[in-house]
Amino acid sequence: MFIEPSRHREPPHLRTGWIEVIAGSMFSGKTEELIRRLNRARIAKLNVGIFKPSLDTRYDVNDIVSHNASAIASTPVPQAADILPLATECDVVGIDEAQFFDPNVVHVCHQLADQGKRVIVAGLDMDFSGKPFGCIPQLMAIAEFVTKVHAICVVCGDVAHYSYRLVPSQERVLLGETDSYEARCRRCFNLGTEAVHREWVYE
Ligand SMILES: Nc1ncnc2c1ncn2[C@@H]1O[C@H](COP(=O)(O)OP(=O)(O)O)[C@@H](O)[C@H]1O
Ligand SMILES: Cc1cn([C@H]2C[C@H](O)[C@@H](COP(=O)(O)O)O2)c(=O)[nH]c1=O
Ligand SMILES: [Zn+2]
Repeated sequence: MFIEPSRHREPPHLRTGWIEVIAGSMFSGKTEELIRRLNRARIAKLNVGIFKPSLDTRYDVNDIVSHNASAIASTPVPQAADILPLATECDVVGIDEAQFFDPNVVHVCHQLADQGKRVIVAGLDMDFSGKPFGCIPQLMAIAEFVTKVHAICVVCGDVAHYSYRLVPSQERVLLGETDSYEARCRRCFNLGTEAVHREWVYE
C-alpha cells in the first residue's frame, strides 16, 4: 500500500511538491485509491482540491464516483490549465480521469508540484486497443511515485491490465462501464481482439 511522505509540515518556503500517478485498466481501483489518499490528506487537515475533465459525466457531473459507488466531490474543468487558478490555496491536488485532459496537463502537474503541492493523478494507462492513453505515460515518466493497480479478468479470474471494449466503436473516447467494457488479462484480451468467441475458446 502506498504510504505518503509527510513533508507538508515543513514551512511553505521549504516545501517540495511532488507528483503521484495511479494508473491501470478500468475496474482496477484507481478511483478508490485516489479517494483513499485524498481522504487521508483531509484527515491531516490539508487543503485538498479535486478536479476532473468536464467531459467525464459518466456517473455524476460533479462527483468522482468509483465502480463501487464510493464518491468524493470534485470540480469539473474543460482544460488542464483551468486547474491552476482554482488550486492556488491547495496543499494537495487530486485529478481523476487524467487521460482525457489535453497534453498541457503534464506542464500543469509540474507547475503545481513546483509550487510545493502534492499532486495525485489517476488515469487509464492504455486505451481499449492496448495503446498508451494520452498524457498518462508521460505523467508516469515524470512522477516521483507511480502505482500500477490491477483488476480481475472477468473471463478467467487472472490479474487483468487491459480494458476490453464490448461494443464495435473504434472511437478512442467512449464513456461507459460494464455495459461497454470488461477487465481482461493478456491472454483473454488477445483472444478477444482476434474476435474468437468466448464460449468455444473456454469450453
Ligand atoms: N473485474 C473487476 N476487477 C476488480 N474490481 C472490479 C471488477 N469489476 C468491478 N469491480 C469493482 O470496481 C471497484 C474499483 O472501482 P474503481 O476504483 O472505480 O476502478 P477504476 O477507477 O480503476 O475504474 C472494485 O472495488 C470492485 O468493486
Ligand atoms: C478503455 C477506454 C475507456 N474509456 C472510458 C470509459 C470510462 O468512461 C473511462 C474510464 O473510467 P475508469 O474510471 O478507468 O473505469 O474511460 C474510453 O473513453 N476509451 C477507452 O479506450
Ligand atoms: Zn483472462
